[in-house]
Amino acid sequence: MTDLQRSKLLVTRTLPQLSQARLDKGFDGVDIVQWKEDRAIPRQEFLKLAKGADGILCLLTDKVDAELLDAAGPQLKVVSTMSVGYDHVTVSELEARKIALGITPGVLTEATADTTVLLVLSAARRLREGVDAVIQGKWGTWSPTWLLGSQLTDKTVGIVGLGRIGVAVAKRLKAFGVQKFVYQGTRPKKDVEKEVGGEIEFVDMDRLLKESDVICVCCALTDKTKNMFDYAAFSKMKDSVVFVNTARGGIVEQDGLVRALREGKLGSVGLDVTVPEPLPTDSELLSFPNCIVLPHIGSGTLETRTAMSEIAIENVLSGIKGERLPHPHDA
Ligand SMILES: O=CC(=O)O
Repeated sequence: MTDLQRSKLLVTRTLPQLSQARLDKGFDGVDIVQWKEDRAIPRQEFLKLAKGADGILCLLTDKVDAELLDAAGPQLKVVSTMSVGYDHVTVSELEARKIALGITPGVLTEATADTTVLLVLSAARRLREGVDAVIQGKWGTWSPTWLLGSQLTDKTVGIVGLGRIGVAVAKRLKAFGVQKFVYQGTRPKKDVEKEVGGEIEFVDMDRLLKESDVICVCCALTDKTKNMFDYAAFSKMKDSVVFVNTARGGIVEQDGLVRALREGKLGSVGLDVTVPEPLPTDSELLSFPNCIVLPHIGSGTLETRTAMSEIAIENVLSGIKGERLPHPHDA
């Protein structure tokens, strides 16, 4: 192969071991340029290294917009993000330039649903307060009234976004004795309802907010869902509600959440995603004992992250060759 036929692939981070080993071995006809530091590629570096790339394998930390695509140049064929969410990518700009966009659907459903359940139970059972009490020597004698949480038995759970992850969350929570699921989304999904089984109903947002004992946010961040949970929404919820977001921080209007927590309007909150990420340690959100924040580790298992990086590699290699991506964003 002559140099003229070689392709350039930019990878914006070190990948999980198995996938990194594949990159290190290399691919025929592909020159790999990789940002290997264990922090997000700085913007200026991203713009510089993207120049001349035929394919970019990036993460949800890397903004892909018109400026980046301009910096890359007209030869760019594919952007493959190692994530199922792609709100960091300006899709219209890619479409206008006929650049394919690959994502990693399916493989992170189970891990993310597990994390959602983890946060539901942790928030409902006041895990943070319990652990803090033990560490701080505030664990007194056993008490019938101390640190009482709530349980899922006979409760109503609201799922916002009954996609793959929403369904997986509902199936898991059903095993804890949930009586009824209500859900919100772009449309009722009768076929998907069957998958969850039991009592499940598509309701309007007002009803979901008012009737749910637990609310799980499992939808994508879009123009429609941005800031969907604001102070007004939190004010409609039960004051015992367990509110969990493992989707994207931008779906919650965070000042409204802080105000609702400050005013004691919410039972407990579990977040895997915030704005910004990382959340500054002086954020007021971290001052509420009934609010648990995880550092965006919804899909954070070795199995899942490996499966994600493998798909991201397959997507980007297919795109570089001009083939249809195995997992395009609009499948
Ligand atoms: O948040 C994780 C993802 O979108 O993959």
